[in-house]
Parts: sequence; C-alpha cells; structure tokens
Amino acid sequence: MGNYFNTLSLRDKLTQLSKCRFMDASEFEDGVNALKGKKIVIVGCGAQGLNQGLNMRDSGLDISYALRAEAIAEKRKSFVNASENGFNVGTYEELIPTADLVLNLTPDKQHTSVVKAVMPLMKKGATLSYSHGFNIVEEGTQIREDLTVIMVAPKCPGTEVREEYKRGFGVPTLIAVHEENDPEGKGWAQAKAYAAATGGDRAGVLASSFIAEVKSDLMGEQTILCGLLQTGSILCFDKMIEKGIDAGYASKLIQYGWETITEGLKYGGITNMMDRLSNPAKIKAFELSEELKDIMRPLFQKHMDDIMEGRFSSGMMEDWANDDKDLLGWRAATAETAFEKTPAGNVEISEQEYYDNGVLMVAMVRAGVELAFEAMTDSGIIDASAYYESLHETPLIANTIARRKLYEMNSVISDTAEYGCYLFDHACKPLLADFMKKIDTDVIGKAYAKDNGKAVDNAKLIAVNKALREHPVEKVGSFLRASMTAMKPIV
Ligand SMILES: NC(=O)C1=CN([C@@H]2O[C@H](COP(=O)(O)OP(=O)(O)OC[C@H]3O[C@@H](n4cnc5c(N)ncnc54)[C@H](OP(=O)(O)O)[C@@H]3O)[C@@H](O)[C@H]2O)C=CC1
Ligand SMILES: CC[C@](O)(C(C)=O)C(=O)O
Ligand SMILES: [Mg+2]
Ligand SMILES: [Mg+2]
Repeated sequence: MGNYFNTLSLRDKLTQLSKCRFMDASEFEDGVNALKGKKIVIVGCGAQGLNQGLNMRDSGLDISYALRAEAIAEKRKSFVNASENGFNVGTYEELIPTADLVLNLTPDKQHTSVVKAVMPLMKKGATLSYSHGFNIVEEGTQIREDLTVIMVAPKCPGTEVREEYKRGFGVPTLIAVHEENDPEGKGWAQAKAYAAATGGDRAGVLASSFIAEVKSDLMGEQTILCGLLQTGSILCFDKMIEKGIDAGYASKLIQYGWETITEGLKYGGITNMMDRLSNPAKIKAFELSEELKDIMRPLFQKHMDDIMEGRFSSGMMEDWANDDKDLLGWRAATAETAFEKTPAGNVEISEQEYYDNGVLMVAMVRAGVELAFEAMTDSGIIDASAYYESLHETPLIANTIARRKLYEMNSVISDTAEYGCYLFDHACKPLLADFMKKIDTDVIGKAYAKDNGKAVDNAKLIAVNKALREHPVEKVGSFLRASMTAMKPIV
C-alpha cells in the first residue's frame, strides 16, 4: 500500500487526470436495468449511505445495509437510519456473501479496515463500489482480482442527493471503473445503472477515472465549496459586528445569503449572479473580486499542488493515526466562532436585499469559483469536471449553511472535506487580514451606492461584463446547464 497516483509516470498521470467525457442522455436509456434484481448491500448508513439507498430503492432496486455488529447491538444512528426507513439490516457476515454489489459508504478514514473486513466475505465476481476514490488513489489499496471495482461519486452532500431527487432532478455525478479491476467488462454498465438509480443522469454524468475524481473532489471541497464559505462567513460576520450592524441581521444575511446569491449562480453562472447587482455594485464587486483573486491565488495553487503531490493526503493520514486530534480541535474551535453562536434575527430580508447588502459575498463567490476552476484546469483536470467541483456544487453546500450554519455544513460533508476545509480556512483568514481592514458596510451589511448619484462609467461596465462572460467557467457552464432541463428552483 502506498500512494498509487505517485507510482504512475507523468504521462499516465496526465492521461488519468484528463479522463472525463460528458455522457449523452441516450447512454442512460437502459435506466437501472443492469442492476435490476441484483442484491445491493450498502456498508454504512450515514450521509451518502442513507440518501443514495433511499433514491436507489425508489428507483426499484433491492437495497439492504450491512453494519458493524456493535452498531446494530447499540442501535447507533446508522442502525436507526436504516431500520426506521424500512430497510433490511444485518451484519457483514449475514449480508455481504449475498451481495452482487457492495457499496462502501463509510468514511474514507475507515476504508482500509472496512475493505479488509468485507473483501473476504464477497462472493466471486461481485462488484465493490466507492463514492470517492481516496482509498484506491491515495492509499493504494489493491482489490481481489475477480472483483469489479467501480465508482459513482455524486458531486454534492448526501442530503442534497436526496433533496434533488425528490424535486425530480439529481446531482451531477462522476462515474469510473478501476482499470485494474474490471475482469468481466461489466463495470461501466453497472456504474451507469447506479448513477441512473440515484438520479444523477438527470443532472449530468461524466465518465471519468478514479484519479480525476479524487484530485478534483479534494480541491473543490477544500477551497471554494467549504473552505472559502467558512472563511467568508466568519470574516463578513465579524466585520459587520465591528461596524455596528445588528448581530441578528448580520447572522441572517450570511446564513441565508450564500444560498440566495448562489441560486443565481446555479441558474446562470457568475454572469447571472453578478447581473443581479445594480451596475455600480457590479463594478465594485468585480473590483473586489479581482483583488481577492490576486491575494488568494497562491493559496488555491498551494492546495492544488499539495493534493497532486500527495502532501495533503499524507498530512491528513497522520492526523488519522493521531486519533483525529487536529480535526476534532478545529471542529470545536469552529463551534465557538461568533457567527456560529449568534442566531439569525427575526428580521425580513428580501431576496434582492441579499445581493444588494452582500456585495462582498458575491465578490468572494466569484473569486473562489474562478480560482478553483483555474487551478484545476491548469493541472490537467477537464473543464466540465472543474465546473461541477466549483460552480455547480457551491449552491448545494450553501443550502447546508442555510439549514444550521457551519455546523450543518461540516456535519454533512465527509470528514475528508471537513479536514481540508479547516486547513484552507486557517490559512486564508490571515491572508485576507489587510484586505478586510479596508472593508466597510457599503459592501457588507448595507446596500451599495444607493444614493451616491455618480454616473456609471459605461466603458468600465462593458469591460467588466466582457471579462465575466468570457471566463472559461462560463463557457463550459452554459453548455452543461443546457442539459439540466429538470433543474428546480430552491429559493
Ligand atoms: N458526505 C458526503 O456528502 C459525501 C461523501 N462522499 C464519500 O462517501 C463516502 C461516505 O462518506 P459519508 O457519507 O460522509 O460518511 P459518514 O461519516 O456519514 O458515514 C458514517 C457511516 O459509516 C459507518 N462507519 C463509520 N466507521 C466505520 C467503521 N470503522 N466500519 C464500518 N462502518 C463504519 C457509520 O456506522 P456506525 O454507526 O457503525 O458508526 C455510519 O453508518 C466517503 O468515501 C466520502 O468521501 C462523496 C460525496 C459526498
Ligand atoms: C464538498 C464535499 C464533498 O466532496 C461533497 C459533499 O461532494 C464531501 O466529501 O463531502
Ligand atoms: Mg465532492
Ligand atoms: Mg469529497
């Protein structure tokens, strides 16, 4: 065992990283048939396990849950999740030998021990599936030769996998077959049927590789998706309090603001989100985001480099070996931040006000999405995958903050994402200290330039619009969104 990616030649690394084909809807005409009548056993009933299982059952598949004997005996949350939803639950010994397909939906940290326990019980020729390839790519786990190994990775939290499915839509999904484990050539048919069963095919599916999924997923979650939303929440809240904005108002503006402004992003990209601002506010948001991009670019690049070179994974695995000391300490510190401890006030904020009074938040989202997209594509990750891991998923994470702030976000994302989120946040806050000193309530907490009466510089506005619209994330975004015809409004 060791970092599998690091054993590859540069040529092989680049080939794997660039594996990404947007699949046509016609490729899913067979729906869930390849898995119909097969026994599907999910190991773990947490964020992804429960929600994927509910969707797959609603799609007509046979789902049961294999849990640790202690989890069943002690009636832990996983047991309650599965049994209260009417699923068959059993131990590994009872269920794994019956399974045609085993979905390993336990935390990444546990994959080595889970695979070690499950693999000997799997019947010959069965399939093992992951929703994130960390165990294969960063830890180099080798799977029995007769087993097929696939990945179906929804690009969003488990809760939203379910919510989007119930809305009749789905979440973009990466599927892959481990090239070293496809002895019967059935991997792609099964991965497609699995993606159809979760509803992923309605939002867009990329045929990719384990490597491309791991490197892009880690980058998205550490930077724009979770890291920057955490940093932005804390900095914007503290600034409003420093400047005398009512704490309940400040708390509400941020808690629900990310969700509202990124709903505009989800529908029409950065262009639409920025178009929701008045022209003077749009120019200001553009200028702020350019400045933010210059300050944060080296940090985004460092995260990408650490992920590519294996430093991130080895650092996190050291913390695993140290009983998650850092993770648990950082989690506790987040719970103590003023933003987290201040409830949203009972005050009305209209949908438009979230944009008008949140110009800095809009600037942060634009800067973060573009930087994450640029760092990924500069490293050989294909634009469609970088789009899902930056622009498309940001609103899905923002929805979790709207529910119960950073606590909810960090609870529903994987432990791997949470660890990377804190790493980014701790490096980003000091980096933005001087920038934040110059910030006032004209760009966070109050409406920008309501009465300043200055004429808009048309030439500048045209240049800003051009720069926004011509960014590559907007080009691939309009192509990918064109196929998202079943998308439903949330806000
Ligand atoms: N969180 C998310 O939304 C996303 C996660 N993923 C990936 O999906 C996978 C699952 O992540 P996630 O849903 O966050 O996981 P969770 O932390 O929500 O999963 C917890 C489940 O795993 C079980 N579990 C924990 N430790 C062990 C162990 N040692 N042996 C067996 N079972 C164990 C728990 O059961 P018990 O009651 O026994 O403790 C529980 O059912 C990961 O690979 C992750 O990267 C991919 C996309 C998004
Ligand atoms: C954004 C975090 C994620 O990658 C996800 C929900 O997609 C995770 O690991 O939780
Ligand atoms: Mg992800
Ligand atoms: Mg992840």
